[in-house]
Amino acid sequence: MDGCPPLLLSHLLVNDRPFQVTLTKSVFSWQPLRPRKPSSAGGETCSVPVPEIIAVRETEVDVINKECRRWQKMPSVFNEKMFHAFTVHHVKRSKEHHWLCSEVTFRSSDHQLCRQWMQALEEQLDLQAIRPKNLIVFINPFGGKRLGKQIYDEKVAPLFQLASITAEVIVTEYANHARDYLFEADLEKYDGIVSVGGDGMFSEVMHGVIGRTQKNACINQNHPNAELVPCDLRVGIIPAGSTDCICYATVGTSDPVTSALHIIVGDSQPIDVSSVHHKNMFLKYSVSLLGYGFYGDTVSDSEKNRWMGPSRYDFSGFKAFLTHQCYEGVISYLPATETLGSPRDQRPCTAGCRICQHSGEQLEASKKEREFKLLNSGKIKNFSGSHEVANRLIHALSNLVTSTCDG
Ligand SMILES: Nc1ncnc2c1ncn2[C@@H]1O[C@H](COP(=O)(O)OP(=O)(O)OP(=O)(O)O)[C@@H](O)[C@H]1O
Repeated sequence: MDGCPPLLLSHLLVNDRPFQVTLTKSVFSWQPLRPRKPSSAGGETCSVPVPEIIAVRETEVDVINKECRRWQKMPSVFNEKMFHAFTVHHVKRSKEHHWLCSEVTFRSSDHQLCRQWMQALEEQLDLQAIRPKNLIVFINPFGGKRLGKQIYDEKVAPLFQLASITAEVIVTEYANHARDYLFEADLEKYDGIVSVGGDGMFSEVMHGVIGRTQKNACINQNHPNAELVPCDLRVGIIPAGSTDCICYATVGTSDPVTSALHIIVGDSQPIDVSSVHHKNMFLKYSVSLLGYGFYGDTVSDSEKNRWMGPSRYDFSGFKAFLTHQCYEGVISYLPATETLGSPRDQRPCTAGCRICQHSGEQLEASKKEREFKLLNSGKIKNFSGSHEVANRLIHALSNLVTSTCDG
């Protein structure tokens, strides 16, 4: 138990066994009234943090079948003819950062009790203010193994539907379609943007959303020292590309279902964005890496061999390796003065850097600031904050992912 007083506590059936089911503000749990073995009581208790409940639905019970097959086995307290049921869909954490959508059905002969439970759970879900309700989804049909549309339709759309998320889907027709769309569209009605594709597709969406925000704020992106305006919209990534490095770095795995569930529960992971300028001309924003030399040659050559799919990187990398070319360069960088970083894995780096030393305080402060903004705005923007650090222009080549801690 989490120490909070129960909002609701009842005896309900799960798979024809009586369970004590409890809902508090933070945890939903169920434990058998009569454990199979007395020693297994704790092991049979299941609990789900309320923020990880995806949906609750009324469920039809096949009374006749149940009556024929199970009547004898039912405890006397549940010996009623009519049963009512509801199903709770929730996140189930699996190995290696994978998330699955699991479900459990609760039954009772008391219809009113079932309704009370559904209402209490729905009320708690309504309080999850950071969850998105309206999304715009861009699918690159040519990313990776060209499965973007299929991945979205089969693995992601059903979960969004279950979580009552409305999604406007755009299958891109040409490169930079998503970026151009984001420059013109009315983005006010969306709580977030979803990119279905790889790192290139994410980059396209990121350029669209950052560029649009600067355009609205009349910020000149060509100026290397311009202070960028943070974007309100967050970007979700459904991995359907060749490398999916940003998805991997932010979610911990490249699995469409895991990503969809993170989007549904309103998770966020801020990432640093660097911009690259050449002679007072803005060139690109970069999140994971920017290639020069061997990697630059590999990536630019691999673009010519896109028809090969993901193996184009191996082919072009091997070609670049065989050229034995030497590359020269000077990297200069400005250390950040503010330590706005938030490693969330609870594992401080061994270098003893400022970010790791102060990450707990910063996380707390930025969480409070965000909650304050949400409350004050009067409307909840579910995907805000992903680019809160985009206003730091770093005038150099760098490889910056927030979860690293070199600042
Ligand atoms: N309809 C389209 N036709 C052609 N190109 C597109 C289309 N939609 C998007 N693109 C471009 O395709 C490029 C590559 O897409 P994406 O990143 O999804 O796949 P990938 O290159 O296979 O994966 P990764 O970037 O992870 O290696 C992006 O730069 C994007 O701008």
